[in-house]
Amino acid sequence: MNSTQPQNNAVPSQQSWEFAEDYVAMPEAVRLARDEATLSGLTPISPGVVATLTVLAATTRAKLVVEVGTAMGASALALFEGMAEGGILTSIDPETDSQLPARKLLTEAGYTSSKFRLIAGNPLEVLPKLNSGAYDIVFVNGDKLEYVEYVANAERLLRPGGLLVVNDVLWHNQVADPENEGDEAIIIREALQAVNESDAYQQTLLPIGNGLLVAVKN
Ligand SMILES: C[S@@+](CC[C@H](N)C(=O)[O-])C[C@H]1O[C@@H](n2cnc3c(N)ncnc32)[C@H](O)[C@@H]1O
Repeated sequence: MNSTQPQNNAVPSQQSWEFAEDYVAMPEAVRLARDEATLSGLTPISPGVVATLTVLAATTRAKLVVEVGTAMGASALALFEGMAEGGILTSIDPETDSQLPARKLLTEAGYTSSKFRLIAGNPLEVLPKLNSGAYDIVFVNGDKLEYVEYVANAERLLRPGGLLVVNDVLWHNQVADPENEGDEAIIIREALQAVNESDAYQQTLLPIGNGLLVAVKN
């Protein structure tokens, strides 16, 4: 026998992490939206987050989804891949410049305008106007400095059994580093703490992409 005994506490190597990120083939429409976002200087969701959003939407048979941070529509398309027939996605972003290409890419991918609402506005003004207890998923991927407020809004919007999904919660390794006092790291820690201390959720923090918090509302 020349096999080495795996250690239970071994952390994934960079190679394993990249293998997991790229494990699921990405739909062509999502690839296009990611490429467009990158060309425009925006950071789209990672391939691993694409696959995870699709699985989460399918698991909850999501019909009503709200997201903060449209960019070119990569996450919207990933969510649609898993959402139930007839599902409707509301996506909020203050930047109209990216919502126009996002609309085009969603339409080209076969989603008619009746299936999505792209709201060009400040999420902190739009979120309070959405219906309470109506949403299967709230996906947060907007301005990191507003994460605490997005998370606070999400608890009201989600139905029991609905999912709060927050992207970038490890923010370039800054959040886990107690020495890091950057604004984003501090605010993201506050948002994580609010969910952690709330009785409203069961949660997990997945180390995919830049970190993905998934919390199911009780
Ligand atoms: C990381 S990108 C979103 C990526 C997108 N979900 C995707 O999959 O490609 C962040 C988005 O937040 C938007 N944003 C910028 N400032 C914002 C603000 N003050 N409030 C909310 N969103 C903002 C940007 O326009 C951008 O589209």
